[in-house]
Amino acid sequence: MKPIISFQHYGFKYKNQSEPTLKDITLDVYPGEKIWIAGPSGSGKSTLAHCINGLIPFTYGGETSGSLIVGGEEPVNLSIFELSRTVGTILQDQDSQFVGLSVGEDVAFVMENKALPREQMKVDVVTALNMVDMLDYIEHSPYELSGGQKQHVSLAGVLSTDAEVLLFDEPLANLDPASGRLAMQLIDDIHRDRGKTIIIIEHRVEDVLQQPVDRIVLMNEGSIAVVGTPDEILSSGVLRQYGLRPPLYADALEYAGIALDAIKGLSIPQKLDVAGLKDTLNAWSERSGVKPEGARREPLLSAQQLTFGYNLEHPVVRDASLNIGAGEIVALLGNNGAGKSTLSQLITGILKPQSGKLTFAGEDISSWSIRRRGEQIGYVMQNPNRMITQHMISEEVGLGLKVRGIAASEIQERVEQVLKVCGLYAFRNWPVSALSYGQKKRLSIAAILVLEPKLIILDEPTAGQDYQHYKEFMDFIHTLSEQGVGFLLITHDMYLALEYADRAIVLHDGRIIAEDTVAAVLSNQEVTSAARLKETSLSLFAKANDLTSPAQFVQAFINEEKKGKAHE
Ligand SMILES: Nc1ncnc2c1ncn2[C@@H]1O[C@H](COP(=O)(O)OP(=O)(O)OP(=O)(O)O)[C@@H](O)[C@H]1O
Ligand SMILES: Nc1ncnc2c1ncn2[C@@H]1O[C@H](COP(=O)(O)OP(=O)(O)OP(=O)(O)O)[C@@H](O)[C@H]1O
Repeated sequence: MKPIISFQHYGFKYKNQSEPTLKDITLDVYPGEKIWIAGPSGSGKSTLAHCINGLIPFTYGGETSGSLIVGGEEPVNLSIFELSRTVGTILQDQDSQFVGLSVGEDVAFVMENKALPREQMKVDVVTALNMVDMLDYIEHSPYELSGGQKQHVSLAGVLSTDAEVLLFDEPLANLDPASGRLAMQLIDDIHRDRGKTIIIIEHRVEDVLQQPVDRIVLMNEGSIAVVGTPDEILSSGVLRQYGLRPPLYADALEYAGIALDAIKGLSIPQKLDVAGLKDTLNAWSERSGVKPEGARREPLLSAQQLTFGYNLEHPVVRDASLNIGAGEIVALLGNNGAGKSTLSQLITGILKPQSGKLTFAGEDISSWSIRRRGEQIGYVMQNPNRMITQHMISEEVGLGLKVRGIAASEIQERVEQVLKVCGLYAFRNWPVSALSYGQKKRLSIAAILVLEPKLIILDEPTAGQDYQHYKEFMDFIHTLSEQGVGFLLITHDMYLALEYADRAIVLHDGRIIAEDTVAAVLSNQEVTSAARLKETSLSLFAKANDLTSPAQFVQAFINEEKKGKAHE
């Protein structure tokens, strides 16, 4: 069989870079294969994707070496339009992908590549939106959608193209866990039913492995480091080395003193057979799974019965009351469109509640300006491209300090320190445009951290981050919390919540439907299904293997992780 994509000793250097970003890439992808590309942030995954879909060289110029064939042709000999007949893409930054005035038009636009008759197109748009549960939004403007809803619409667009190759750059980043599962399922259905070739770039190991993958390609520093099947890669233990987090149940097995290379079929927690090891696992969870006591905290932010609607008939935040204490990390969980970003904007003052009250350290802040609130409450939005305004990296981080009249020497010192913490120091003299998405995300966080607010709202802080940066960053957040900074973490990553949050607040349809420890919230079936959350692989594994107490097994894992943090 002839490969549909063939890289031979391929290299690429962006025109404004001195070193090549891709080096000596040799990879054949065959029709009907499902490939998962992973690797550290900045390793060149999106660049590789851009070479396949033609954004390189059409949008991003530079020099290539070696050869690349896509669908039997060299991309440079085609127009980007011709190439889009072979390769359909979902980009990392969806905001840049919308062209139509309404959701329906947008999906239709993708289909126009197929030049379908109008009537047929209408039917197809409806079918595609229905598949991703977004039909109700067909007339809405893409700019009125929540982050996850935009992601659903992009998926609908790509799923309905005729392209033979579908390329997904972080398709799960903004999706709630249930939608993430649905997305992986849809991708898999299309892969099997229509024989499409699928290429997925993702950091979320467990989420990708919910469906079978043929090969994993691990990239590092612009080259291909390892290629293998999921089982091969998981049992070889190389994931961490390439910026990926191993599945939690695999870590739990190691904590319990079990060697992974002896275990077969590691990629599916429900099928993994550990019959002979049950006693070891039970003993470990009993020993390590003691539930810790909650600490008492000084109240920082208090919201009482906030209500807000973009239009008056339909409030999207209803009667929401919550407290965040100094030094507390609170996870705000909930389905796409539940109202999480809207609630954050009420807290930061970008939006004004129709009713309700907000106090900060006991003081009513309703009359505070956005600027004054910003000194106490930092807000990092989901999409970094919406936050970044400056051309150079250190200017971006220093801007807030400059506006506040801080002396240049102090600005430089604080900026450098924050850049170090955020793993961006090496790039301090770079233009923002040369950063990868994950790097930009860290930049937008750095620009807030430098202002030293007392409460920080982080919307999907780790989306698009590789594991090493995720861990470094979250450990840093943890340290700040020990110094008294409060955090509201909006996340669809249940593991992030589980490991780092003291407490979870669950929002559904604008209302707070649960407030408890994360482990407790995630084991409450009613809450998880309403808010489209997900049982962790730890409890799936514990149940499938009939361990004595799945809850204790989960707690044992959390305790071990926290112990690990305390040692570092
Ligand atoms: N438009 C650009 N101009 C110049 N250099 C770029 C550009 N985009 C990316 N780069 C360079 O290529 C490197 C790899 O970026 P790329 O987006 O391919 O990484 P990635 O592996 O997809 O990272 P992430 O997981 O953070 O999205 C960056 O560190 C940067 O040096
Ligand atoms: N500017 C706007 N105009 C009108 N409606 C909006 C606007 N922004 C958001 N909405 C609607 O308000 C609801 C809540 O959106 P919000 O962005 O707060 O959700 P979210 O919980 O943050 O979702 P996600 O997890 O997908 O980011 C959604 O139904 C959305 O369509």
